[in-house]
Amino acid sequence: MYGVWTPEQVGTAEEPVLARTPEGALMRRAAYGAAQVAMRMLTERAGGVTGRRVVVLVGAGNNGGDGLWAGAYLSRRGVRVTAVLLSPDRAHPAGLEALRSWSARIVTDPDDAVPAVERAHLVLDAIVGTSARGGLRAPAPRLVGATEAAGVPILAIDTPSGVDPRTGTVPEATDDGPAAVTAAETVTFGARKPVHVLARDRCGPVSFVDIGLGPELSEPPITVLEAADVGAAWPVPGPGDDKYTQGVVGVAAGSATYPGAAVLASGAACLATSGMVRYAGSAADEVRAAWPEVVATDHVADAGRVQAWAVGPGLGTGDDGAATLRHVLDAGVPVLADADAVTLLGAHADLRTQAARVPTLVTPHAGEFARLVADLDDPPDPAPDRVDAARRAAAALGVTVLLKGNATVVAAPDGRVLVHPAGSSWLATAGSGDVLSGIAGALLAAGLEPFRAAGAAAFVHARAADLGAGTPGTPGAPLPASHVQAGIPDAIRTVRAAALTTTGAGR
Ligand SMILES: NC(=O)C1=CN([C@@H]2O[C@H](COP(=O)(O)OP(=O)(O)OC[C@H]3O[C@@H](n4cnc5c(N)ncnc54)[C@H](O)[C@@H]3O)[C@@H](O)[C@H]2O)[C@@H](O)CC1
Ligand SMILES: Nc1ncnc2c1ncn2[C@@H]1O[C@H](COP(=O)(O)OP(=O)(O)O)[C@@H](O)[C@H]1O
Ligand SMILES: [K+]
Repeated sequence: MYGVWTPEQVGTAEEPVLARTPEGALMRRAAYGAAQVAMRMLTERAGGVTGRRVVVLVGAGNNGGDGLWAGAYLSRRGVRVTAVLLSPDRAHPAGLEALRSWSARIVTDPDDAVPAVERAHLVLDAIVGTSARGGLRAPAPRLVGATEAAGVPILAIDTPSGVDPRTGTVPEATDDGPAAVTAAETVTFGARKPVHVLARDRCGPVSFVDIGLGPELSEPPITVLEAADVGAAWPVPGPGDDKYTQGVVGVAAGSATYPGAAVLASGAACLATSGMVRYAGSAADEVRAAWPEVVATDHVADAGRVQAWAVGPGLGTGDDGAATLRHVLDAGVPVLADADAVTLLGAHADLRTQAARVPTLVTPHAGEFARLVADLDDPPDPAPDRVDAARRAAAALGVTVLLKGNATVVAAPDGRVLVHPAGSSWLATAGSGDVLSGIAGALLAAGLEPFRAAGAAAFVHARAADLGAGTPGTPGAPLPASHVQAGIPDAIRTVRAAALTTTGAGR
């Protein structure tokens, strides 16, 4: 598990460290770490370091200072560095002096900068860091556009410039060029910031450089689970267990129109935990045919006892669906509400009141989220800030909210937030949400609290897609939701293996 801190919190943590270290020491530590990453990238991508060409795009603040110092360290190692000063009057004085002492080339005219970035082996984005507001400003869009058009990789210093460091929001491109950097890699300092987990596609792999802020950092507002955390939490049977003691999950899903949702959710539940899966609904025949181990009935009232319900996929939003949801919310056990159950909660205040009385996990995609919160005063909007929107919805509704997307955001009613940044986008396929429902429902039945169940389910779901799409490190190929489902056992094996081989300490 690791934490993510806001730029304001990082700034607060920096103050005492800045006060007790020599002037500029923190920046030099950061820049030295950035130069190490740059040299590794040059070695991997350009076959070496000495004589390779690096352009540093230098903005007005300390982020630009990091870039100038990194350029100085690279010059010292024989790299041919060109610094492009985007705000020549405000370039960090000490960084500029350091770079000048190595006779690096310094450019201020964008017309001279374009050919330089086009010929570079690597471009360092030191345009703006944690103080960024809004998209890139001229002339940066032109230079970033020329870099991308030439296929030159960009290493983002601290954050990919133009992307909101707090929310990961990316402004629209303009006629001048991209409004934000898309980095091949990012190197960050002191603490990871929200952008690193909310806009993974803009950051690329993120390297972390420790500059000694650790003891000064407060409780992180966002945490990210790692494989070992998920593996350690995954329920497995012990010698004293039988099929009932591990928690029986009930799946209430599917309809005449959507029997597949029931099959995907029930099968995922079978694969996620040991024990027993019950199914109740009109797709009982289809579920039995695909998963003979499921105990299936036509109605929730006949389903028998369960320790949690997963309700909603393919259920329908009419009276029958509402009656099913009402029944499972009345059972007094934890409930996972997905898909049509989310829409029903948005439409019926009495169901929302019921949901708040039991441990409930609601798993909307963006459209369902809008319906879920439509009746609230001042409905939260994920468009500017997905973490804030999920947190506010969870608090207002008294349920745990898992907001789907490339970065899955999980918010508990008490304010805790987890983010799971997906390693790929293969999950953007019909029915994959039904698979997530089955996994999360099974974990609730096994006794995980909704917040943990949601985080662990999102992790294994995304891992199952990545493994099913192909060998890690190779390009991969699309996979349907039934193959995501089939990848659940391998995904669980990898997280359990990670738990056995790491203590998880210090992360
Ligand atoms: N305080 C320190 O000693 C340390 C700071 N560090 C670096 O300092 C950075 C933060 O530095 P600053 O607070 O000086 O601010 P930045 O360097 O992030 O931004 C500087 C200025 O750029 C302008 N700006 C804002 N949005 C912009 C946009 N979209 N396009 C172009 N310009 C824009 C603003 O005038 C802003 O004040 C971190 O991201 C990190 O890279 C690191 O060196 C670690 C140590
Ligand atoms: N671009 C993406 N990258 C990674 N994961 C994604 C992406 N788009 C969707 N997902 C994930 O795929 C699943 C889709 O769920 P959902 O929208 O409910 O689909 P369905 O209703 O077809 O089952 C969610 O877990 C979501 O987080
Ligand atoms: K940057």
